[in-house]
Amino acid sequence: MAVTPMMEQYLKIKEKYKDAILFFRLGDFYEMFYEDAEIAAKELEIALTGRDAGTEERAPMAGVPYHAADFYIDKLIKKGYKVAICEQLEDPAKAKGLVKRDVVRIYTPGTIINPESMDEKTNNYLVSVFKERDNYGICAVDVTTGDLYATEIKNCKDNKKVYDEIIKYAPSEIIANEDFLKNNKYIKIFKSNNCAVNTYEKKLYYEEKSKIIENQFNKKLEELGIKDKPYVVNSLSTLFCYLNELQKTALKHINTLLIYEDNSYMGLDSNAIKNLEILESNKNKSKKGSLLGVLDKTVTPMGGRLLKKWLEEPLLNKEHIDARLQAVEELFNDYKNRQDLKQLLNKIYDLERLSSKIVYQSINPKDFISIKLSLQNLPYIKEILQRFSSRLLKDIYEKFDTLQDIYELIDKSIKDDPSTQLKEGNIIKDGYNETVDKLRKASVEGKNWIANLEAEEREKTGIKNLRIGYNKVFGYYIEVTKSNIPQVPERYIRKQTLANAERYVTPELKEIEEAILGAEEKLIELEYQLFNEIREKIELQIVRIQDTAKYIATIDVLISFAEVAETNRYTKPIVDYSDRIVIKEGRHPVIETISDESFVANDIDIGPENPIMIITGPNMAGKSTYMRQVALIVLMAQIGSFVPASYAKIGIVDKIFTRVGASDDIFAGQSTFMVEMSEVANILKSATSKSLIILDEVGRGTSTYDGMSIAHAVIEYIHEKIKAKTLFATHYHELTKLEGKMKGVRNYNVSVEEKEDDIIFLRKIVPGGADKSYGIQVSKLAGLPYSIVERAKEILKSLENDTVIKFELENATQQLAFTQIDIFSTAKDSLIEEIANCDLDNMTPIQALNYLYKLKEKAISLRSGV
Ligand SMILES: Nc1ncnc2c1ncn2[C@@H]1O[C@H](COP(=O)(O)OP(=O)(O)OP(=O)(O)O)[C@@H](O)[C@H]1O
Repeated sequence: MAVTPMMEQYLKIKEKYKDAILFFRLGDFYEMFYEDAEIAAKELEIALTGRDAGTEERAPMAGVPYHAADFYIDKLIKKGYKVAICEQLEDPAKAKGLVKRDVVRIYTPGTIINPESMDEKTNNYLVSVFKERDNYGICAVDVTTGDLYATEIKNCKDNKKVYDEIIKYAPSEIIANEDFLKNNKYIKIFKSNNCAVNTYEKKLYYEEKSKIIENQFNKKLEELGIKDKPYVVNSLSTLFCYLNELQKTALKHINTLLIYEDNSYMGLDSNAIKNLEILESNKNKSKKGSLLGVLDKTVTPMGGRLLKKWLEEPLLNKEHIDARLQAVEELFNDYKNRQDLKQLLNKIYDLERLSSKIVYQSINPKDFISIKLSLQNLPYIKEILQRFSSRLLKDIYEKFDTLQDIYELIDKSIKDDPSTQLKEGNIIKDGYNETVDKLRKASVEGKNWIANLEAEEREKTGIKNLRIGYNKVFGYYIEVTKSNIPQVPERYIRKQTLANAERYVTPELKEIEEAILGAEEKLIELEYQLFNEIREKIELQIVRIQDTAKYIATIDVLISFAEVAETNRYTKPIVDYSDRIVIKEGRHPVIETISDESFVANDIDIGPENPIMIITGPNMAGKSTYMRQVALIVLMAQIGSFVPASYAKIGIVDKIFTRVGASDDIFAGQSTFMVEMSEVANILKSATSKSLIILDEVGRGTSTYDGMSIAHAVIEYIHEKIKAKTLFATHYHELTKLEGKMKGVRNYNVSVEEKEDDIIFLRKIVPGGADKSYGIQVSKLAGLPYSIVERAKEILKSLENDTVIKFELENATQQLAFTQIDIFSTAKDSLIEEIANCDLDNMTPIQALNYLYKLKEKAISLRSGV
């Protein structure tokens, strides 16, 4: 096959962008070379149009229509591919020879900027990591909103800490230096979370790197607060190099760098975020059933994204927390103004993403109308804000820029219902530009002339059904049906013969046509040019729009807190630095909204003299719920939300740690027990006396005595060395003996009532250890066959004097019951049958005990599908 000049051009460009799928613009189509097209077709499970496939010239290509391209590009990026967009750089009509083409932009998962394809309340972060020895610079940017954060972690031997810092952003793409990627077991987890991870390094001098950053912000490193942060400088300059390489344009909307330290916010690692179900429920991985789901009543996408950020970054400073709480209180008490504000916010579009579209030049005239409709509400918002007196709302009022100059510019220049396409005209309002008005008039008048001419020609020729039409090939023509041809005058020039008619032109018609089409062409060109001028004018004001968007987001979240507080009967917490947590009638914010039974509120009072609570009680009693609710109430207070309690005084907590249940076995080859122990080790290493630790059944993953000893030692260590506030739920009743031995340890249990053979969960936390674990009763509830329950009771009785065996037996029965719940649901018939047919009656207590253990093991292996 002959290689045409265009193919040659294609191959040259493709050579430069080998790792990307190249979308090569050819008129109204984007063409893909067959290898790319095959990948695309496979990934998207579609047959590409295969336009012109088979003709010699374009045989190896397949194309997608220009207007549908976004759809394909989005899908490919989300699958982790890079897509390079190659445009025609000159007008094909005016080009001499082959049209100049080049790649104008590259999309990757972290740089996707088509906001329509994204969840509006979710950010899309690209993270850049730089590692040198044990030091890390991490920065994260969302190019769709311009948000940029950076931090430095020094002398860190623990990859988990770096992982936690990055995963917080749920990035869609990570770029990092070789050093970071080498032997890093967490990369696998990032990848499994649909995140593209790639090496990207720039060998530049430090001065050059500094310059890149200074140029971007137009500020010195000192002013940016990163003069003494070399690792941030490294990761940030790499990030900008990467973005410039991809976007090939300055990213003017990335204006603010938010630097934070290890101790800027409450420490919440990935385990805590997951175990406390802060952003999504563990059951169905959705927002519903999570704290975010309960608190999110925001009405703007910007508010939704900010709320998420606040949840991940609870505050540590009393003054800042109080500022939010007071604002929420004021909004809570002022229903009328809150509702009015909310109604106005409801009309505001995603100003952050629209701003990015301005910078990326992907904004269309309709988007400007969205901006205008948003800005139109700002003066009213400001007016309502004036009525509030809390510090934060007052501060927002004072700084709130209503952007009326931008509103006016759009209002006078852009039509209210413009076309979405830039090259179709119908953008600029009448009266904005004299030439536009004139051209428009000429084009309208031209159409009148045509109508007049038609009437005139009918009259002159006497052909009643003569008509003037238009098509793209011949332009305007006069059409006469076959029967009237004899009446056609000589001056008509025949252009086309149809089955029933002939088409003609006249010099006069051609003259009018030129005037109309010339005006239309000029008009479209001028409207396009004016549109770009308006865009450029607004682009200069992007920082102001972004600032206003941030205030709107803040107001939205505060209103959301006030509304949820009202609906769910929350109270304003008191925060201080007392190190004490006192909660009266606290509730679990999520379970109270989804549970069928009415929620039983519980108290807590822990502080420096009594920091450790050992909580016992049967399975299903409510231990985990109680511990989580304490952590969630503390977290809610520190993000500035009211809390589900009748009273709460929260001594500000620096970090929350959780070790709950069997966590996901994230690394193949690590047992549940290994994961559990490494998590505990990490907690003991990082917690301070200001931390809150939630430990749920630590030690459960190994044999009873080992587990109990580990649990005992852990409590001892926290008590003596860390002195952190700790809630420790356990089935090891032996641990309750620690209360007398260690000053700061108190026993509590979740009370139950025994009624003959059954137990009733009272869900109330009361002082003292549980006297027994009611494993047998719970197993009955769970559906363990009657004969086993009865026999277990007998064995228990005969073992009454042997406390160790009694304890073991309880434990085994109980754990079996626990697994049983899942087994039934997964209908493992064989095991159920075995349980039903087992003959415990003829076993000695020890045999029975062993048998129960074996059953448990089998059940567990069935449950985990081993
Ligand atoms: N205070 C409460 N009021 C009402 N219902 C509650 C309360 N606490 C817990 N529950 C209900 O009981 C269920 C079990 O609670 P939870 O998981 O906390 O028990 P647990 O004691 O930790 O059990 P296990 O030891 O088996 O893990 C919860 O899912 C919830 O529906």
